This record gives sequence, structure tokens and C-alpha cells, in this order.
Amino acid sequence: MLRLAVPNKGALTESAQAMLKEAGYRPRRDSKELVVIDPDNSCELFFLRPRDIAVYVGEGTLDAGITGVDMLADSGAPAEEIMPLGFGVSTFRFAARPGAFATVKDLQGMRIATSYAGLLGKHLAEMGVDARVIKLDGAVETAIRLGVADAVADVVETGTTLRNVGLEVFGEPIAHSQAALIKQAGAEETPGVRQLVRRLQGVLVARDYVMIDYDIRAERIDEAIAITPGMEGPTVSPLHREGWVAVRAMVPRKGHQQIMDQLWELGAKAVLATAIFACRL
Ligand SMILES: Nc1ncnc2c1ncn2[C@@H]1O[C@H](COP(=O)(O)OP(=O)(O)OP(=O)(O)O)[C@@H](O)[C@H]1O
Ligand SMILES: O=P(O)(O)OC[C@H]1O[C@H](OP(=O)(O)OP(=O)(O)O)[C@H](O)[C@@H]1O
Ligand SMILES: [Mg+2]
Repeated sequence: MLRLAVPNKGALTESAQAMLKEAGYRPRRDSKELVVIDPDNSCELFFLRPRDIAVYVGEGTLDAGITGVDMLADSGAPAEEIMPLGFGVSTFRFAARPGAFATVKDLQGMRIATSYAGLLGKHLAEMGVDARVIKLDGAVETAIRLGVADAVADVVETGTTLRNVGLEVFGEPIAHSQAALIKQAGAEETPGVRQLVRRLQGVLVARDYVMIDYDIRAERIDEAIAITPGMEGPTVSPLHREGWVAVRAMVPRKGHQQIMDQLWELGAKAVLATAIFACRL
């Protein structure tokens, strides 16, 4: 039985739940459901706050969970990343009023508001900066205006939230983050976790690749294969037409139109691109 923690609130929720649904796990019926039993996949899904997920997984009460890499680091829980999931991509950065500070060194003796006190504390210690960390639950950007802090350390994706309150990032990013599947540090992956990993890898590949089919003259096959090498070499089959072959290969979704143009230039016919619904590689 796989026991998996899934974010029930915040920026990761929708993408995490969509990804699990695509991987064949039972979705929850409404946002009030906190546990979903999925007997077809021998799985129990626990919907928890993203900040708490590393704690449960670190304690070993759950086999795996989905949370942000920044939250994992912030928790200090004995949990580790199994695989990145490609969503919830953000940086964790310092921000303040324009021109107030240039580097982290300028924060000596200052007050810094954040929801990620663990992550910030570690970074300040590494940089040898002695500052006061003001721990807030959210909307930390407002802390400067309200006179509670001189700078903030927070999640930045598009930068819109900072711009809206007249703040600017400064210094190097403290951390880069995205959603990840995590497990207890040093724990062996259970069969349920291994199956989940294969399915999630399948979802990522199905999203990032398309299948290309085309017919080409046999004498041009080497040039065509150079354009569509596939994952483990393309499938080349005889065509019921003298001197022609049919080719099938996976290509990255990004740029597949250019690949189709190049194949056409080479004399390929019936060039088709189709979406991959699910896969195991
Ligand atoms: N705008 C965003 N874009 C991308 N990732 C984000 C964004 N906001 C938060 N995250 C990431 O999502 C994860 C969870 O953060 P989130 O802000 O959703 O949790 P929370 O603050 O506990 O919840 P809430 O904001 O609902 O109170 C973190 O890893 C964070 O890096
Ligand atoms: O750079 P942006 O695209 O503007 O995104 C970053 C914002 O998104 C998150 O806020 P959230 O909505 O989770 O609120 P919170 O601060 O209360 O957690 C984060 O804390 C930033 O405030
Ligand atoms: Mg938040």
C-alpha cells in the first residue's frame, strides 16, 4: 500500500493533483476531502499543507510526498528528493525598497521578514551575516511598508507581487525551487513508490515529447534518422512501395514543427505528429 502526501492548498495544489490524475491515481471529489483511498492502485492519498509534507515524510509515517524543494530545505526534516516534477518553479530571493541594499552583506544588523525562517537562517549563517529574522506566515512583502522589516526573503516567480508593492530583488538568489517527489532520507523506495516514480516519469515524457511518423525514400534514411534519432533509435519498417520506408520516432514537443519542416525538405511524405497519452520508458 502506497501512502502519499499531496498538497491540499497553495501554488502546487492544482498541478500536483493534475499530474497524479494523469498518472492514473484517483482524484479527490472536492477540496474538503482530506484522505482518498484508491484500491485500484493500492494507494492512500493524504491531502496536507505543503509545509507539513516534509515533516510527515521525514518521520516515515508516509512513503512519499509532493512539496517544494524550498519547503523541504526550510523544514530541516530528514527527507530527500526522489525526482523533480517540473512545476512550481520559483526562486527564493531577497527584496527591499529600490536602492536600499545591494548584497546580502548589507543586511548585517537588519530585520528580514520571511515565511522560510529555516532556509533564510541557514543562508545568513553561511554568508556570515548576523540579522534578525522576523517569521511571518505569508504576504511578507507588506512587512516593510508596515515597518516590521527592512528587507524580505520570499518566493519569486514572475515578480508581480514585489512590483505591486514597490519592492525590488537584490543580491544573488538564495535558492532555486520546484515541486519534487520526496521520501524519508536514506529510506529504501517501496514497490508502491517505485511504481509512482515510473508513472510520473511517464507523465513528464508524455508531456514533453510527441510521436512523429513519416515515409521516406530508403536512400535518405540516414539523413532522416539524424533528424529524428528517437529515444533508443527509431522504428524503421518496410513500406508497401518500392524504395520507401516508414519511420516512427519520439521527438521533443518543443521544436517538433521545425523537425517536420526539415523532414519535408528531405522529401518525406505523410509526416504526422501525434500526442503521447501515457508511456513507460
Ligand atoms: N507564485 C508561485 N509560483 C511558483 N511556485 C510557487 C509560487 N508561490 C509558491 N510557490 C511554491 O509553492 C510551494 C508552496 O508554497 P505556497 O505559497 O503554495 O504554500 P503556503 O504559503 O503554505 O500556502 P498559502 O500560500 O496557500 O498559504 C513552495 O515550494 C513555493 O516555492
Ligand atoms: O513572483 P510572483 O509571480 O508574484 O509570485 C510570488 C508570490 O507567490 C507566493 O504568494 P502566495 O500567493 O502563496 O501568498 P503567501 O505569500 O501568502 O504565501 C509567494 O509567497 C509570493 O508572494
Ligand atoms: Mg504562499
